[in-house]
Amino acid sequence: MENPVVKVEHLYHRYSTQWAIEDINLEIEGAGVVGLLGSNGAGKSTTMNIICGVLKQTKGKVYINGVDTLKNPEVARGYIGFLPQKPPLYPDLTVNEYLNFCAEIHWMERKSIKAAVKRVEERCGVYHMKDRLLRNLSGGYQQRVGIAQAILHDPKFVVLDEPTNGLDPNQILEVRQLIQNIAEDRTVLLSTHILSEVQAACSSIKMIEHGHVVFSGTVEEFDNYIEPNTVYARFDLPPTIDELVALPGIRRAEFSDDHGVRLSYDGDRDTIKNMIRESVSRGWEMTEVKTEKTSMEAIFAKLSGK
Ligand SMILES: Nc1ncnc2c1ncn2[C@@H]1O[C@H](COP(=O)(O)OP(=O)(O)OP(=O)(O)O)[C@@H](O)[C@H]1O
Repeated sequence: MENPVVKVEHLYHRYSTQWAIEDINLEIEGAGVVGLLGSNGAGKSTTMNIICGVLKQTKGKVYINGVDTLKNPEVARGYIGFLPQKPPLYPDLTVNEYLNFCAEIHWMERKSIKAAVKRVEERCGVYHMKDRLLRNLSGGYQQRVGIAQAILHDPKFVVLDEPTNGLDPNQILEVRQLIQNIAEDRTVLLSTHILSEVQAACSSIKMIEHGHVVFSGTVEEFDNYIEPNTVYARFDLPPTIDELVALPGIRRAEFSDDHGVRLSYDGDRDTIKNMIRESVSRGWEMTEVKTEKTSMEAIFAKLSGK
């Protein structure tokens, strides 16, 4: 059986006296974008730095493609591309010079470098900028170059730390598209604390809070993690708020316009079925009822215990 791209087992890290992460267990397989979510100080960077071999764990194991990062760090690192939050760009180099320099740092074979640099420049849409100084590129193009250096040695696994941070809305869309593109044939772990980013770009989520994994699943599972317990209902002949809250299981009700009511209920589907029956028998003429999804922000707050 093929090894997972990343396997993290019982990972702990302590900075002086404080545990930053405790008993992190993760397994990531297949191509696509995995979002690593968590609020500030949750332990994302610590986990990513250990996975990428930049920081040595206090205890626990990390395997990249089955290779133990402590036993064979060079081999493991060869499978990883990393774009830290602050891209390590040298402003006085041109795009071409910089990528050639990165290829040497990756110990790429000399004869393969020219073609590899051209390949990533084209893939990341910076080929036409190849002779420009990095200092003269926009933030979006600098980030593209950062992504280009991360995939230069064609790694199976790429880690991007908050890659759209500080970009304008158009640049964000372009960089997201690029991330989706490079994730077609590799696994991308994207760290962010922006929930809309996860919705837009990721297929699955790992969430870390207080140094522990608190969620692991698909975006849809994350979205539905908390039972939606708000419904919106429209009536042609609406009842009063008192009539609605007198129904079993309805906790709160308020008009959002003349005919529409937002209701908070106990989460039991029978409560809604009963309200529909009451509407028919009392002639409220319900024309619409729909469950309102819990917002990602609410889920995030619930999972992070805030
Ligand atoms: N070098 C360090 N020395 C001491 N404590 C640290 C160090 N780096 C991080 N920490 C602490 O470890 C915990 C986890 O930090 P980490 O940077 O991994 O979180 P994060 O989720 O990446 O947060 P952010 O999004 O703010 O970067 C925090 O409590 C942080 O204060």
